[in-house]
Amino acid sequence: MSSDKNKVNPREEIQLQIGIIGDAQVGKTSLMVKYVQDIYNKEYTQTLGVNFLKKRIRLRSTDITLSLMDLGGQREFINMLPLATMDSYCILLLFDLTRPETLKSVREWYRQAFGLNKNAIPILVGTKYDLFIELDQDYQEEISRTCLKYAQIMDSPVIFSSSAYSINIQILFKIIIAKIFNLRLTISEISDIGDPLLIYKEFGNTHLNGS
Ligand SMILES: Nc1nc2c(ncn2[C@@H]2O[C@H](COP(=O)(O)OP(=O)(O)OP(=O)(O)O)[C@@H](O)[C@H]2O)c(=O)[nH]1
Repeated sequence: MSSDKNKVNPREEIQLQIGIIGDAQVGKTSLMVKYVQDIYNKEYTQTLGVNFLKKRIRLRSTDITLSLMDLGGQREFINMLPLATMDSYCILLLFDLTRPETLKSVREWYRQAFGLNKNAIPILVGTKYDLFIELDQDYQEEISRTCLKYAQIMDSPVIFSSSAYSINIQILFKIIIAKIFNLRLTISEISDIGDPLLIYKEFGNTHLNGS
């Protein structure tokens, strides 16, 4: 007879789905592949429908499997939006920092996605920060201010990232986990215009999954 000492404690296992949406070529697949496989590819391959990748992480005594669902940004795939969002705990709304029209589109992506799933935590992610910092200061200021406005309206953290240069990729997923499990993070925020914005403390705290 085995003693209690020898008993193996079953680890708790959790599956969490995260949806990644936004216009075509904003860098959704690149972000997902960079995070999961630490690979960045300069070549563009259009996502047809939905791509998905899994990543296992450990949080204290819990094994978490993140299922990342990346929806092709062409409008023809909009019928697959429920697959990418309905069971998601967090929905990443991506736009390309160098194409303001992709930020404008976030409003419509938000409306449609959160019409399907009100409980998810939204996170606004500006991509291609490496190209954005080459653009003029006035443009950077305008985009940053517009993002903060959207963040307030959507109650969403804002993060500027670059998959090409690994900027704010790991941190983004730390913030996602912290928001889902309502954990405190000590990572400093970045709010100066021209820097890769990282504003998460005051936003994304009131959604049901995060409570
Ligand atoms: N400079 C730069 N280019 C990037 C970055 N992230 C993605 N790209 C490029 O942008 C293009 C589009 O990237 P994807 O990740 O395929 O974009 P997507 O949003 O998945 O596109 P769809 O499949 O059309 O929805 C590719 O050529 C990428 O290499 C980045 O951080 N910096």
